[in-house]
Amino acid sequence: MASNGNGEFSFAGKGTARSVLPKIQTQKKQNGICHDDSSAPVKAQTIDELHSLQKKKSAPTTPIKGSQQGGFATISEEERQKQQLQSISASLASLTRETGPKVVRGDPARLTETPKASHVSHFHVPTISVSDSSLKFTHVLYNLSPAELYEQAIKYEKGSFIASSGALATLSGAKTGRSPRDKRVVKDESAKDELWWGKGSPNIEMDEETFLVNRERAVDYLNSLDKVFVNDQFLNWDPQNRIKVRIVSARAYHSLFMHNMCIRATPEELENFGTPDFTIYNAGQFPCNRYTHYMTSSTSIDLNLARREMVILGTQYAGEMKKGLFSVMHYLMPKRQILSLHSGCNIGKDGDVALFFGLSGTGKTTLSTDHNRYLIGDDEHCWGENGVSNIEGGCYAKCIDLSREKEPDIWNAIKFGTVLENVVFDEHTREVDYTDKSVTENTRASYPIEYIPNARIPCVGPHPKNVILLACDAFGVLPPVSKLNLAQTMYHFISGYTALVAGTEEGVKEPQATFSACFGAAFIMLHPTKYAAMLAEKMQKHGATGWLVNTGWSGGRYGYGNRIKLPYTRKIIDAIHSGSLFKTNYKKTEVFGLEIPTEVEGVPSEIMDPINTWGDKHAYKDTLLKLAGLFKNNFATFTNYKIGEDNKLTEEILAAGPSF
Ligand SMILES: Nc1ncnc2c1ncn2[C@@H]1O[C@H](COP(=O)(O)OP(=O)(O)OP(=O)(O)O)[C@@H](O)[C@H]1O
Ligand SMILES: O=C([O-])CC(=O)C(=O)O
Ligand SMILES: [Ca+2]
Ligand SMILES: [Mn+2]
Repeated sequence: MASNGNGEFSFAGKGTARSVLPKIQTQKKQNGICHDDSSAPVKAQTIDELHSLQKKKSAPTTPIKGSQQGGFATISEEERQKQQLQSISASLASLTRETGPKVVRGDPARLTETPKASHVSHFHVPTISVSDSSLKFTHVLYNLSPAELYEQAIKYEKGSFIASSGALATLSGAKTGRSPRDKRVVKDESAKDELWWGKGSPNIEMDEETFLVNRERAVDYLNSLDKVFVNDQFLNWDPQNRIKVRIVSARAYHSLFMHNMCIRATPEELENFGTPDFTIYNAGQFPCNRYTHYMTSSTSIDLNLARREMVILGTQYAGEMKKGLFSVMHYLMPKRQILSLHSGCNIGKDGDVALFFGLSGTGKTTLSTDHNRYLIGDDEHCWGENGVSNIEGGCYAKCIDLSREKEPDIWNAIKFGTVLENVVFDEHTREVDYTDKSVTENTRASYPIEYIPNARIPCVGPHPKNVILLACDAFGVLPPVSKLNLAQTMYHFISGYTALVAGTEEGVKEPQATFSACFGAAFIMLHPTKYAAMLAEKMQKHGATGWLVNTGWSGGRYGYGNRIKLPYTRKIIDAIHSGSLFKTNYKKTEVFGLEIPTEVEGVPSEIMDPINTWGDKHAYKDTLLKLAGLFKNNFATFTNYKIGEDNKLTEEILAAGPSF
């Protein structure tokens, strides 16, 4: 062993005598002074000072403009921050005390930012302090970056880990899916007439007073915390119909989820954000009080359109915020003659837009994320005068059984910044096992849309050419693809059918048919026929073609057949996009009267008509009739409604259902 002159040691050839150990000399001496290394010393006298150097303040990206007076008046950075804190304080105001809480920016864990009443710029109208809460500060973590939110989550939220991909793995708590039966909507004078109430409606009423009770509960809970997260963001990529939303939450997980799912504001846009159009109070860790009127469980998701507010109590499932805002859009947009849709959307190289409707788990995200096309969005869209626009800034993909081979773009989107909900991973390698359902089957990944390499930004497009209705038919009797006329498209849109299997683990069970009007009854605010009429009018005007695609079973129902292979479904979708399905031959099925192509490139022809894939033809016919009966029963509720201006379309739609 010998020094190589750089203070390192190396073994010199074999023959080196090792009897006398060389004197260890780690440093090269210069002028008799020993140096640690050759770089310049740090510019800090103490370790605290060194740490304070680590983080530098971001430079303002634009000169500060006056926002309130509409132009030339310039306000100082300090003044702007004060206005922002005033706005947040007002958002968090108790309804029984006139003022909002004392709010201060920054992490309470950071000693340097501990407020001292004398010098901290906080907003507080001086009143006589009558409660402990008016003496304390609420720290506001305002629009933190993903990196900062990671740190908050990992430090303070049990169940938060960095997966090997770099994604943030989190647990959503006891609720791993939405709770539609706990949704409440304030039925005031205008909501009474405007909204859809009663049988089949997702809008379960509550009164204004009860809303305020729950709001107070949520706000008091949030104000009692050391810190809250505030996200100020946008919905809708159509600049003329953009909505400003504020999300106040208690968990970094919630803040990062919404950071990913809503449209992220630029620093310039944030400077002029002003008052939000809609505010969510997410106090999900705290239950509602079951003694409160209208409460049937300890979970409550309450929407008040007049106050432009939503309160969440008793569920930490982040999807409630996403879909709560979607409900709001289902109210606001139709008022502006814009149709809101539970659909995915993509656009081809030639500018052809396709919409993908379907209930949860039918393939909106999987099939709209297509390496050969540009992704406009995976779940929520608007169709207006100028075409389509995504409502969101991110995607929310199902992860169960996710594979790199079948869904490469989604797989690759799971990286730093992505929230991974309720997945199971190796405790040492942090490698996620996507097949593991131990926590839930509804494992999810939430990522910003730009994580998909061919995302179309801004997320807008021209009028759709194809409208694809997805159904995962676990009965195995719907054809893999059928071409629909307008009346059939409307019939299936209003029906909103899918069939999944309840409790997959406990062996073979009867498929459960679900009918959800407009493929999203849980989110619509007006009667389904309002949306249906708008869709019919738009499809007619822009010449869009409807398709029904079964992403479910083939060769027998669940337990006998198999789910149609994803590569086949992709080939079918390719053929719709390319226009080749317009040129092929069709035949009509019995009972449902569906036009099915006799061949599709890359798909075995015998599977195009489901009867061919069933061994037992009698069982096929029985199952087909059973499903047709379920459709008929479901549609009975809609037979008394008129769709559009004249009654002609209504009659055609009624006639477009199964006949047997
Ligand atoms: N033939 C198929 N077509 C589409 N998806 C399939 C097919 N076979 C299996 N799958 C799986 O079905 C699931 C479809 O889920 P996806 O996330 O696309 O649902 P979604 O319609 O976006 O629902 P949500 O509204 O709840 O987000 C994926 O896990 C996908 O891998
Ligand atoms: O909202 C959710 O939790 C997931 C989703 O997209 C849906 O159910 O349509
Ligand atoms: Ca989805
Ligand atoms: Mn959805």
